[in-house]
Order: sequence, then C-alpha cells, then structure tokens
Amino acid sequence: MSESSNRPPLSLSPGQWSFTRWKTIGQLEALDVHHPLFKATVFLQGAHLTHFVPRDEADWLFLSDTARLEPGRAIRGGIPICWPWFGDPARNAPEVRKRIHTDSAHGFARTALWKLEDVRESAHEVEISLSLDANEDFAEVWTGHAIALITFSFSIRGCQVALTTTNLGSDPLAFSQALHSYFPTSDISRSRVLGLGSSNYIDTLRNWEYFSQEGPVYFEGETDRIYESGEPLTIITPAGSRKLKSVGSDSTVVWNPGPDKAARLSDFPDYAWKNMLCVETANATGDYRVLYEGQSHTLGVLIGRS
Ligand SMILES: O=P(O)(O)OC[C@H]1O[C@@H](O)[C@H](O)[C@@H](O)[C@@H]1O
Repeated sequence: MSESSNRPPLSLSPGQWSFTRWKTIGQLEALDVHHPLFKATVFLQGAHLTHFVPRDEADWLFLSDTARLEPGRAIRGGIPICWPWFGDPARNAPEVRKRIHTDSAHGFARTALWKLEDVRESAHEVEISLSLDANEDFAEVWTGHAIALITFSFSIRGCQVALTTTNLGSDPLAFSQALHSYFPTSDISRSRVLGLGSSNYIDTLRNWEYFSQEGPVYFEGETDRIYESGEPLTIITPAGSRKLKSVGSDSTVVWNPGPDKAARLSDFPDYAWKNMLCVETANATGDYRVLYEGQSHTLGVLIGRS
C-alpha cells in the first residue's frame, strides 16, 4: 500500500505535519493536504474524501456545486462511505436488514463524526486513517458493535481507500457497504465503463431484474445497476481515463441520476447529471459479508491512471 520505508512515528500533533492542516470548510472540520505532488481534502464527518488533485491535473473526484457542508448532512460528491448497509434497508438480505431500524439508505457512517487515528507523511505519500466505533450510540438505527477503520493513501500515482470492518460483538455481523465514488466527466453521453462486459447485473430501474452486460456500460439517461463483479474497471471520459482496482468486493454499483432524478435529488443542480458518474466499489445485495466475533473484512479501491 505504501512505498515509503522510513515513515515518521505516529503523530497526531498538527505541529509535526508538513503537508496536512486542519481547516473549517463550510460548517465542517476537514484535513486539507497540500503535498508538493498532490492535494486532497478529507472531512471528519463521514470520513469523506471530496478532492484528490495530483499536481497539474484536474480533480479526480466530482463534487456537486451545491453540496452542503453541514453537520448531519451527507455531502453530495467525493466518496461517501455507505456503511454498515448499502442502499434501501428493505433491499438488503434479511440478516443485514434485521439490524436496521430506519428507512434511511446507505447507513449512518456518511453523516457520523469519525475520529482521526493517524496522519503519516513522506516525500512521496500521505496516509490518513480515521475510525468509527459503531456501538450503542447508534442503537436507534442499528444493532451491533463494530469498528470501521478507513485509510486513505495519496501519492502522485493515485489514491487508495481501504475500509476495514471488525466485528466487536459476540453475534455474527452481517453488513453491506460501498465506497460511493463520484467521478467527473465533461459529457456523460461520451463516457463509458469498461470491465463489466461479462457480468450479470440487477437493474434497479427495471423491477430489480437480472440482465447480462455485453460490452461497455454507456449512459443513456438514468442508470442504476448493481453488477455482480469486482473485476478491475476503466472509466473513459472525453478528458481521459481512470483505472479502478478493488479488493474485498464482488459487486459494483454504476449510477447516474439522469435528468428527472437529478431535478429531485438533494444538493445537486439540474444539469449536473451530465457531468458525473458513480462507480461504487461495493459489498451489495447478495455480496453482503458476515463476520464472526473478532473477524475483519477490508473493502478497498485503488484509483489510478490507465
Ligand atoms: O441520494 P443518495 O442517498 O446519496 O443516493 C444516491 C444514489 O446512490 C446509489 O448508490 C444508488 O444506487 C441510487 O439508487 C441512489 O439514488
């Protein structure tokens, strides 16, 4: 995960960071990274990465022009962390659903306040780790005891996100999740996703029925699919391409709201569906995971150049 061999000792003291600063953006606290090779912004709320900008390049992530940076509100763009369930609770497996006591989609982690665990810096890389202790504080919406630890690794080569869940409870923990990455494009109609060509998918817009993908995924209006694949992907847009390599995932969500849903979506301009696509590294629907006491599972994605 890291190429730095002589890392500085663990330090949470801002005085010892060369490239990372605390910053209040909107109403939220963030870690703002200004490394000579890249910039990045990670919010404590949601452990939410909103920007990753290698030197002399445009942002690799899409952030809505009308995103609201407010306590308790999910940020529209970047990489929301959907955890410990993905999507509509009612569409989850019974083992996952039985722990959920709300209708809200995508879990509570994306609006919860995470704790900073570590910042490591080197001449090549910055790593930021945050944790969320999901205990009885969340009992109103979810039953369980688990810890989520997320590590972002930034370098000139790209950005890696690794989310490790450990079951601290004595019962088996069933959960679903996604790294809900928003990518920018100048024109959705000239964008496509390669690498899903031989997989089956659930089309949530066609009665949640199964279909088989042939060739690249193109975007012709609203698209909302759960692919049964965790294979490497390439996203092609008019500005270039990105490679996505996942770990611990056998499902990938591809989403674009199209014009009608965009008009209804919170914190999202009507036109913005033309300028983004989500390709989400997931453990969704049948790909949910079960952890016995003390066991861990890591879901990760490496976003790089192709
Ligand atoms: O508006 P939210 O809760 O951020 O969800 C956005 C989208 O997230 C995607 O992951 C889902 O597949 C879509 O169905 C959903 O609309």
